[in-house]
Amino acid sequence: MVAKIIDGKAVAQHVRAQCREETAALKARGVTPGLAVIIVGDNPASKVYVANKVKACTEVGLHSTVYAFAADTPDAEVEAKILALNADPLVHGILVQLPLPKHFDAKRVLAAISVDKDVDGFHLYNVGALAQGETVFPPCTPYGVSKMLEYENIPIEGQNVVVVGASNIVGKPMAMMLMQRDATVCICHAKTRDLAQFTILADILVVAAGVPNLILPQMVRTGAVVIDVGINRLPDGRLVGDVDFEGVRQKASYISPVPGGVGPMTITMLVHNTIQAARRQAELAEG
Ligand SMILES: Nc1nc2c(c(=O)[nH]1)N[C@@H](CN(C=O)c1ccc(C(=O)N[C@@H](CCC(=O)O)C(=O)O)cc1)CN2
Ligand SMILES: [Mg+2]
Repeated sequence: MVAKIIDGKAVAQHVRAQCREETAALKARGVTPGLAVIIVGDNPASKVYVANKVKACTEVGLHSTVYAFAADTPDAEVEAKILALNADPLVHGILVQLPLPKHFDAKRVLAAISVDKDVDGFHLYNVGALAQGETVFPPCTPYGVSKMLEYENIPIEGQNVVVVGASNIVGKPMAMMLMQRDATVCICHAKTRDLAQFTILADILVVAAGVPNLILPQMVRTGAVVIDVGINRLPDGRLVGDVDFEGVRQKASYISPVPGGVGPMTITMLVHNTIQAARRQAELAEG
């Protein structure tokens, strides 16, 4: 069996076309969805992601503004900017690019974002809402994964799902979203003892551990769906995921590549969430 490659760029284009239509409809009602992006410090990868977020907003017709702070900015200054953006009616979504420099209390900074504008879905309220199945803004990367599965008509109900990696940004919300869809979910870590005994049971394997070549063909059930969320820069400059792509491709039924898999979906779902935030806020204002 050779897997079908899930083309994240194609799925992203499909979702972005819907986003363009929704944005046009909102603009016709006098509302231009607006995103505010906060970036602190000089992390080169973060700068690229922020630039790509702005580009995606422009392409779809959203308004966006970036607020860049030096790495040694006091937490209180960043929080004060967030409070001002919370009160700005032209801003419907706010995000703080992660990771923040080490001295920041990231949880506290994220908690300053209004839950109605928390388009990354990282505020504790929205994390709790997700745990209760009442998600308003699903976190962008796992939301992107679920859109990719939907696009390929891959069933979730009753499936064995193994998520490798339990980060707040990907692994934990991914597990909660798929559990909500009646999958049987197991969460593992890169350090799980005999990881293969768990991964081999997966109908759907989602890997977000940040370890190149963590998942080898012998760890994957024939016909499994394999979603690679890892982003690792090798010493030779190549970007790879967590999965031995060429090897696992010979066994899986579907596989997502890196680059060009989940990554493009992350930014697309951010645009989608910002449009939903604008629509909700417009509906509230219209009464
Ligand atoms: N506030 C947030 N911070 C971070 C998030 C997030 O969702 N919100 N996720 C990641 C970074 N990220 C977006 O912010 C992100 C990562 C990767 C990609 C992407 O398109 N990857 C491409 C490859 C890009 C490259 O060449 O480096 C791909 O996989 O094809 C988009 C967004 C952590 N921080
Ligand atoms: Mg991501």
